[in-house]
Amino acid sequence: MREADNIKNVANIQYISYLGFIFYPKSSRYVGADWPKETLVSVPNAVQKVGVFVNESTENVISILQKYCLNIAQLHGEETPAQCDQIRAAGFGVWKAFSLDNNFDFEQLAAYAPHVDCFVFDAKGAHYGGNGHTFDWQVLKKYKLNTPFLLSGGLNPDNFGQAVTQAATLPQMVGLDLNSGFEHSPALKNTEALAAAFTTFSGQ
Ligand SMILES: O=C(O)c1ccccc1N[C@@H]1O[C@H](COP(=O)(O)O)[C@@H](O)[C@H]1O
Repeated sequence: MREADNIKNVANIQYISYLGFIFYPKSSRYVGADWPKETLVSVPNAVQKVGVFVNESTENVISILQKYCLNIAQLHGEETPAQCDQIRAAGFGVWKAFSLDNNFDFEQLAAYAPHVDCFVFDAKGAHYGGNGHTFDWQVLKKYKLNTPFLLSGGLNPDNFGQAVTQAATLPQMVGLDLNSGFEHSPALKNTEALAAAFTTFSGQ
């Protein structure tokens, strides 16, 4: 998200725990170089703010997190466990995203597990994120670590219920990462679609 009113409206939807802001200049959701930090004043303290980065220097990640008073860095590139540690040492949470397909090597996650708070399991695609398509969630049965993860990649109003059902079978799955499938246009969330999906969720 990018616009103050849209951010405020989404933040006030029940069940929203985190809001994400893209600090990757090549993304159509990029907040921009001179994004005013006042844009975030209406976000309640109960809702944590996540900065999304792709292969940004550790120094820049920390500086942006500090500038916008964000809580967590979501890293979508080839960031190392050492970088994750450095960001955590600066006082921030770290979510490391991985792009999954049926051939994903779950062994590689062990090196990251001690250095992150959560994994984000996204679908492999042409871009680092925001591809708008899913992966075969059955592959998640191969995940054996205790580190929690968010299910990501192509979630939309049509598959939201099925994604919620997945959580019941995967104890480490702690949330859903909703992005392009719940937008009017890049960076502008569809608050009605979000609210409707959560109404369904609360009924289960
Ligand atoms: O959304 C983007 O443009 C983006 C660009 C670069 C890295 C991450 C990005 N978004 C993240 O991608 C996943 C999946 O998004 P989608 O549901 O497939 O659209 C999600 O974690 C977004 O935060």
